Amino acid sequence: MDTRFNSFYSETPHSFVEAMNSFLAEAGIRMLRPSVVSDYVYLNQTRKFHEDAELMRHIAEQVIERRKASSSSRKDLVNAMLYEKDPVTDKSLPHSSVIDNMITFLIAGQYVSVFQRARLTEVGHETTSGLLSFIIYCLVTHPAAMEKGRDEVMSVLGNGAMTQNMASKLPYMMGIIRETLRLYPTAPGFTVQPRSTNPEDYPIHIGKEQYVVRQGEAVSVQIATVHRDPAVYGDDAESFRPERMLDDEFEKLPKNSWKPFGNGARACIGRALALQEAVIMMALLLQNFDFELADPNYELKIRKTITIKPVGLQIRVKLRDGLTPATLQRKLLGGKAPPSGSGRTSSQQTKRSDSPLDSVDLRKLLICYGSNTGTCQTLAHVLSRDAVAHGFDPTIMIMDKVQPHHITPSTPIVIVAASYEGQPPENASKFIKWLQALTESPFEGIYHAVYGCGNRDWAATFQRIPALVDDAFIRYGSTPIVNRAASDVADGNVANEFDHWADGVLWPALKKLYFPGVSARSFDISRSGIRIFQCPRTSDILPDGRMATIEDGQSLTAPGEPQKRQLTIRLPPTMTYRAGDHIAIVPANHHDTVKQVMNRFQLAHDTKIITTCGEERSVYTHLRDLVELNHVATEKNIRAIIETVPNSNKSDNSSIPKGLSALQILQKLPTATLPFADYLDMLPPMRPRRYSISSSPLADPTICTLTYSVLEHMSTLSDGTTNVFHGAGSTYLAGLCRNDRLHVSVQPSPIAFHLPEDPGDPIVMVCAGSGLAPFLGFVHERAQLRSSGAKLAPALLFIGCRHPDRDMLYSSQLQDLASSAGVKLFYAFSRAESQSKGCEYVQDRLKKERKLVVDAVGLRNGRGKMYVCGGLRVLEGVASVMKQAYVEFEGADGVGADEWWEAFRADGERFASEVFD
Ligand SMILES: Cc1cc2nc3c(=O)[nH]c(=O)nc-3n(C[C@H](O)[C@H](O)[C@H](O)COP(=O)(O)O)c2cc1C
Repeated sequence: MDTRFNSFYSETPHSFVEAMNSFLAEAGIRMLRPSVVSDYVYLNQTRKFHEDAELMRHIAEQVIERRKASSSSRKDLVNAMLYEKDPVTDKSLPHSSVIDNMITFLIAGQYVSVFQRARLTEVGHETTSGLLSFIIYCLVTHPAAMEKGRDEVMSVLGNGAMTQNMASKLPYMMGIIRETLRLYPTAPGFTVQPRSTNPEDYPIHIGKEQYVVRQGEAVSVQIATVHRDPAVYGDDAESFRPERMLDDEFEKLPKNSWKPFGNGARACIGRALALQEAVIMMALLLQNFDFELADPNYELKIRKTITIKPVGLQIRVKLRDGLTPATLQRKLLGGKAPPSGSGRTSSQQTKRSDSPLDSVDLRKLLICYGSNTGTCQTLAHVLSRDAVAHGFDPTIMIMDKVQPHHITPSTPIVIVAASYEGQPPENASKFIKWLQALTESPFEGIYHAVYGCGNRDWAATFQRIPALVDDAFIRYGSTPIVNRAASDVADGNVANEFDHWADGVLWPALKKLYFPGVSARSFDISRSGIRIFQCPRTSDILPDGRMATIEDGQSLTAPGEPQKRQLTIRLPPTMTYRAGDHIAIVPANHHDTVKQVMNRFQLAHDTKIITTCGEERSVYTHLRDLVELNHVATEKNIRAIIETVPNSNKSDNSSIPKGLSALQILQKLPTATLPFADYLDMLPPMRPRRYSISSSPLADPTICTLTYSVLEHMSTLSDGTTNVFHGAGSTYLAGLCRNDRLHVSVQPSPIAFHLPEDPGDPIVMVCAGSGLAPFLGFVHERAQLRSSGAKLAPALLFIGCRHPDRDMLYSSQLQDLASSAGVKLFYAFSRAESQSKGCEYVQDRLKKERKLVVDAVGLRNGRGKMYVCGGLRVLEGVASVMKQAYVEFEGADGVGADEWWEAFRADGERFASEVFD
């Protein structure tokens, strides 16, 4: 029509649109009043009604005049109305008809784009736009239908542009549209009147003689009611189910049961156009955008004038995987949207054929980790989650699963690994053996990077495994992408150090290597669209987990004390263990923590999410089972949260205490508006927890017990209120009752952390709190061995706790067991020192009894073995006592004692420790 109303670009609507809105509203109301009342009572409304009609007519006149003046020969509707002649009558349309039709088309054609404005946009405007609003409402509240629709769109369109014949290849999309029109017909009614002017034909009886229509009377048909007739649509007539509107089913519907476009000769002339418009629009929207309700608790309200539309419906819209406004624009214009100027050859490129990221060429990246307690695993997942945003398609693996054919020149490899007493983590031992046995150079042309996590307390073997991996890769031909990085976890800053390394060193180096000349923005991908972490299920988290049954759970401490508990588990058949081994379980976040998240983001209990794997899942289940809600927020996370606080100093995060989870920070910053999807991106996947077994299979091989501390403490919010922090693993175990099921797997502890092969070797065990667990298993085992006649060397067990009456685990029961096991017990009570020979901590008691200890263990030439289990301070205390004893009993100096201690510690035969904090 050569006329734009610019609804997209202006804040206030065009005067035509304003007139149309108020005209239609009044028209809807006038239908319900007798015309005399409108004309003689509602004078102001009537005057405005006519003024609005006049304004629309005037604008239509202007459009026509402009067209006539342009002498355009375009083949369009306006020219057809102006210049074409009826082939039968050879007459043109009278001017008044042209204007009337013009107004009709202008009204039908007006709709406000939902999607090109800001993130939050109120949707709704006249029939087609009203329909689009209802479709989107139906889809966001029925995610499975949305995904089905999207799958269909992606299979037909892929990432390409929409072409002419594609609309007919989207039957499910058509089903969605028909079903939406059934439930929410945007023109919700029409009126019919008998045509006969002969009074004898009246009254007419309709509806099985139920209703009488007299001459001059009209019948108003409420289409929404007709469309929800259970006699036609069944008991679920009120539900949104696009399947019932697929072509075959749709054809079978009784005549007149679906009439969203009106009736008879005057039915909507634009029906086909409207349906085609809706299919194309929805296909493009689903192809390129994700939608969610801005308010997950929104309840549909409908405003009814002459048409219906949703009221207050706000939709949050995000570009889908990998798209930026620029790439989307290029795509909509019919082109592909790759990063320009990458300079890569096609043979170097990899694409994800099944993903909308086709528009960005991704290069494969192998990320592998060796990890016992999850630190390196989490870091590897962080890398993997961020990879796509940097142009890489990540595969994540434990090191022992890596096969030689995975390491290829086309796939750079990043390794994140830990060391344990100088040895590899359990899931990396085969890989390390393979590396050590290499003789030729299989890594020619490979690019690799190594990130090591270690603890300087193991000074002699600090970073031994990461260093070994890096050396082997270089020796056998690989080129380091960057120098090996090494974090000392004792500094407590590993997550931030890793972020700095990844963002500041690794990704830039990879970019330089693989995408030289590509602007960083080419891969500036909204991370929330790539929720790789959403896929793992329990079976992925603990692949060898098997179903066990809880026999019993009980508290071991007095009320008010930090709780320690025992859990008795009946193992699945054929699952075996050794005293000293661990049990791994998959925890669940505490209900209160999940609730805190849902409250912070105002999510209702039954809110659903769709994972990138296409799985529909309750948000509650996702938060409880699959992500680490207590994960300590990194500096990067904190910055992202602060960014969303209005009027905040974006670069200042000094007011946020260290060590808080993203949830705790969000609770302290109530005005932060972090989107829920971005919050999810901050959470690493749930990882298994390991607990020391506190029983011996010699007592009963089908049963094992865990003795553990329940991690719970208070945290204070910005408004001064407090809430309780719940450790995921221990509070999950504490909630288990008899006959509950859980998946478990036995994780062997390092060889050194078992009883000596020779029962004649003396042992000394030192622990604090629930560090008693593995030693309890040893005491049980010794008791069994002894009762079956074995000769056992002496054993000393040093135990630190608070008070004999409050947290002395197993107290008299342990005394009895220890005496039948030939184990001497020594306690240190930090809150009742007088009852432990004045010793406050377990290392103090060790010092007091050092003569006995030295006799049992032997120093320079002994064959006794020492075990420590507890916090780092216990280990440090033991080291100090033993070095002093060495000086005292061996006549050495400090340096000699240090050297002896390092050698003693590194000797897998004489010393073993399990340290947790
Ligand atoms: C019993 C034990 C032995 C350890 N031995 C070493 C070691 O020899 N060298 C080292 O650098 N770090 C050592 N560490 C520190 C771990 O490598 C470090 O905590 C690492 O972050 C663990 O990673 P993970 O959680 O992924 O298993 C040891 C830690 C423990 C608990």
